[in-house]
Amino acid sequence: MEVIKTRDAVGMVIGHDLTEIVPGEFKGVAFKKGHVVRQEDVDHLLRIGKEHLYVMNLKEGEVHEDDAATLLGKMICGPGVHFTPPSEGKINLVASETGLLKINRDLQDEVNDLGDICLATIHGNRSIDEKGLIGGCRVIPLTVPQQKLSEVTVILENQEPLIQVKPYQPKRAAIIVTGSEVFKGRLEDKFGPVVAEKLAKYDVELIHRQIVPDETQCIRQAVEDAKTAGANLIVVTGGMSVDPDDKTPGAIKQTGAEMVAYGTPVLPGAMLLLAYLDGIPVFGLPGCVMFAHTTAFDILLPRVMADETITRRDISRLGHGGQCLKCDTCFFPDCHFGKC
Ligand SMILES: Nc1nc2c(c(=O)[nH]1)N[C@H]1C(S)=C(S)[C@@H](COP(=O)(O)OP(=O)(O)OC[C@H]3O[C@@H](n4cnc5c(N)ncnc54)[C@H](O)[C@@H]3O)O[C@H]1N2
Ligand code: MOO
Repeated sequence: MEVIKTRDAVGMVIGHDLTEIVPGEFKGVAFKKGHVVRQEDVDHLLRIGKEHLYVMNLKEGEVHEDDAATLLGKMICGPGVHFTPPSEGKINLVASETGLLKINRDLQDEVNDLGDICLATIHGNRSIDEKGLIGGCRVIPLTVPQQKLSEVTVILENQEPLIQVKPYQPKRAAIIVTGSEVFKGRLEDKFGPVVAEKLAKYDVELIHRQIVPDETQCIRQAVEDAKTAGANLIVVTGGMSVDPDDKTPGAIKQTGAEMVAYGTPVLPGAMLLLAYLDGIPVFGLPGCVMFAHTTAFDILLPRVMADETITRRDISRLGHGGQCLKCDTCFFPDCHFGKC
């Protein structure tokens, strides 16, 4: 790029987008990169404070910011993610479909460690809607050496995509409500409907629904029946704490399910259980899921719906960001809760 006085730039090619801001009225591109300056543009350019301009004169091995952003977008975006055409040197990273947003934090850090590259995103491991903004990417200077982009290629080579959106999978679900007070009709079931409503946000067919008393054998049998009926997601509610009538964790264990966690470092949701019964995820949901707006269940459900296998470490990592602030208006997942 070469710096030239605006009055002398007529006929030359502007090297980058020029922004104009009129307070309260307009912020946008007044002159696009590549525009050939005309005599009648000179006053306008001076009015937006441009007495000098960068005009295009790229050296060998240098990449213009727009082209660099486009090349970075191609390298960063995995399945389910696309990027917008560069504007003022920046691309937006956007979800192409609804699903679970995955961002490889280590790779993102490595790319940002290179310097001269800005790759800013929201947090991963959350649900994102189609067309949702994931982040933005640009190079900091007007041009970067091609070498810088080659270094990104090396970092991302043979790796999982840096950013991807995993689609949710259709599921056949079972809801098993425990509680002798509900089974015996002393109390109307308020838990089942809460769970059904949360599942209804996904492509879920409810194939098995049952209310059982606080008896280990009954709960265990219900879980096994749900599996036999073809459920590939089983949710058991209530009976998760430490009272003598709380039988759910023991009953789920007795089915032979592999325990991932009974107890999570998340509030609310400390007493949630997650296990796999022959690969089928089984949740044990504590009472808080019935009355709190957002809990550990809302954090883990999108990952289960995208068929991720949750490990003990995945659960442990939820501790950092695991305290819900119970805001008057809940903006989850657009908050720190459940992000790491
Ligand atoms: N000593 C301790 N007590 C509790 C602890 C603890 O660590 N130590 N943890 C608390 C936390 S945290 C939670 S969460 C709850 C967990 O409760 P449970 O999952 O055991 O829930 P229940 O005892 O079954 O029921 C609690 C409450 O909700 C009513 N309920 C339950 N199911 C239904 C339903 N389907 N429809 C309507 N109402 C329902 C139930 O009657 C109880 O009133 O434990 C804390 N305690
Ligand atoms: O499992 Mo309980 O939140 O911590 O409400």
